[in-house]
Amino acid sequence: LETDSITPAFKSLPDELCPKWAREMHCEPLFVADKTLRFRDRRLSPDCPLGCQACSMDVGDEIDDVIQEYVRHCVNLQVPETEDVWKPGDLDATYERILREFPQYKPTVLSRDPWLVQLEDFIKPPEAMVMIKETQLEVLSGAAEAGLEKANDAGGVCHSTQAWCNEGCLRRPEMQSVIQRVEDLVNLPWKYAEPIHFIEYEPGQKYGRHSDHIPEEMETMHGPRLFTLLLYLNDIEEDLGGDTCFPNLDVCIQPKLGRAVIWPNVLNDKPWAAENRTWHEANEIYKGFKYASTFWLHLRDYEHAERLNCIYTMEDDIREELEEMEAEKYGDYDDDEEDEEEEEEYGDDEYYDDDGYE
Ligand SMILES: O=C(O)CCC(=O)C(=O)O
Ligand SMILES: [Fe+2]
Repeated sequence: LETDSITPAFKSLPDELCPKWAREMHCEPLFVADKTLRFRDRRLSPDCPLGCQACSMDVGDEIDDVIQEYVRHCVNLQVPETEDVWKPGDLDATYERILREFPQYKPTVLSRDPWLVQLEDFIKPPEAMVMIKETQLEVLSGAAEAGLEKANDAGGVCHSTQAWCNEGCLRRPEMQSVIQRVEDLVNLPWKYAEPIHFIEYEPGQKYGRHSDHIPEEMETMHGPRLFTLLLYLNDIEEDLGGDTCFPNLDVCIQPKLGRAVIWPNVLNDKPWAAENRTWHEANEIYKGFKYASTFWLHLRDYEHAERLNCIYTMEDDIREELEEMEAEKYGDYDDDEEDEEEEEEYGDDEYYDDDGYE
């Protein structure tokens, strides 16, 4: 497989959207679709060349072609990076290993089937401070996302502010130490990780009941999130709320600086299928702020998928926008000259009819 063979699909994005993306999204996002042909959005690094150059290439303007290309290149690939890192049984082995090899974190088994393990002193106060600061910086810079008002696909209503550890954040030595510790804990290299997620809850905020397993991700190159490692970055007194509860397991956990909880989002026998018993919610915090961070590692190489821009991404509204553009282009011919030019260049249907796609 040649990586280069991936890029043309993305070079065929309509140029018209480029300035808008660049303006609104800092030239970070890129069009990709999952197997179910839905577009999703995700923040890419600010200097992601593919993300920005993709639209400057004028190869074609058929959305379907872009999708077809994507499916061909991203979904049906068979390379080592797209192999499952967990085979059946590896989930249990991971948790057994955590209990066996990390007594320094004083692991407590809150549940064994499914696993729910609590660790203490997993991060140090200076590391937590850096993570809180990075969260606040993201909030101040406007890069953070205010809580969703509506329930997401997985059920939860998140009334909180969500941020991601950006490149500067990742370079902090404290973050590097934390990352190293996570790799050791779960015995997986960082390439399986999606960007580190930060959450800030202010008084009155909570996160409704939900699962961290996103069903659509099963079809993507990087696959679903194997587990969630939730880190609490500050102490919260018990009567002030903010605890994380697992209704099916009848367990709640109080935030405490350095405390971590790890639970599976997939099944031991089928490490791609949803573990529905670990649905959880974060109760409202009544006073002060709650800071937490979640680490999600995936079934297949996330960095590889990211490099090839085969990430499950793009909001449906961007897709809608594209469709509207298509409608404008082929529906009413306001911009006659441009359209005709393009028709001459690409509109020869016979070419496709006679020869198929290849
Ligand atoms: O803040 C919490 O306690 C839970 C956060 C959470 O469930 C998530 O980020 O998915
Ligand atoms: Fe969650």
